[in-house]
Amino acid sequence: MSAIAISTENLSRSFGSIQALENLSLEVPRGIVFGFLGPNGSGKTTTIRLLLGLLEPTNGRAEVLGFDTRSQARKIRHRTGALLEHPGLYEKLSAADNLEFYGRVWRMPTNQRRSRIKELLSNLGLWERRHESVGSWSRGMKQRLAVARAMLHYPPLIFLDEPTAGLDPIAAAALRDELQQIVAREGVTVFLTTHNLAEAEKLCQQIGVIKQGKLLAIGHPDELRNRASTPRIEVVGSGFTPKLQDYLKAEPFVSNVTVAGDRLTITLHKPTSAAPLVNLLVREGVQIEEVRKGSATLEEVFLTLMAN
Ligand SMILES: Nc1ncnc2c1ncn2[C@@H]1O[C@H](COP(=O)(O)OP(=O)(O)OP(=O)(O)O)[C@@H](O)[C@H]1O
Repeated sequence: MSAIAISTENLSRSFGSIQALENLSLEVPRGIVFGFLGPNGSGKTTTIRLLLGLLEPTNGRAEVLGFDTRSQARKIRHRTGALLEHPGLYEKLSAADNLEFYGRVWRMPTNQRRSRIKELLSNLGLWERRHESVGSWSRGMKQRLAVARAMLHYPPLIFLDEPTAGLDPIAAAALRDELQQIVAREGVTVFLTTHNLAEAEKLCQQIGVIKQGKLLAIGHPDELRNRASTPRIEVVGSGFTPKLQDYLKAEPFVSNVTVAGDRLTITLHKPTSAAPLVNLLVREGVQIEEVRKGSATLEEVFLTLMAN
């Protein structure tokens, strides 16, 4: 079994004059949560549809679990689960009956089907409410059930297209927690699209950033932060006078200095030990509560990539 779940080579798709995806080349290793991060209309859903063989590429190729998306789409769809724009649930049926139905579609043996339904509904906090019809449920509960549906037949790879879109922050955070646990427990590979940075940061071991159909950057969230950002030192305390700020700005290794409330941020040209700076601040009469070395947030990285 290959260690690569998804590989694409110059995968491209246009719709008339719109280039929805342009020369996407990437490899997603098995067992990770890969986040495809980009603003509205950047080509995320198009990529999932290409990977599932629901759309033909206009150029390039892709393999999913070792199968070619053009010629072996049925094999891919059998071995993967997907949560796309619509949750694919029958509103009049109960949660248990929805999964029962899909379990039969997947031709799961009765015992396996029953135990899997119980396992997933319990892990997603829905077991107690399994007899309620889904039509009366909140969007958050429906999304959790849709995740169960996508994972029902033990697929080694699942696609989640903006799983928390439209949920309130509490329901979104709960779904993220549950996804994180269930994915870790089952060791499943996940290809997740989102425009939510917190989501990408929490769930993903690798992130690809896409804009207007082009992949701009790829890597672990820490790697992206370090690659795209200048190092900085943050100091919490008091006594950050304008004179001190001017003094710091004159240092050759300092590129910028900002103060917000009790927080002084010193942006550096290159990584530097914090000790000489701390000595300098103490000499200048700063009361220091806390010193932190840091890099940009993923949000700053994202905004920088989007601005270029
Ligand atoms: N079937 C289609 N026909 C014509 N244009 C399409 C079609 N599907 C997608 N597009 C266009 O391709 C581009 C990429 O769309 P896509 O849905 O992949 O973006 P997305 O990143 O998933 O966006 P969102 O976050 O809003 O879901 C957009 O400009 C969209 O209008």
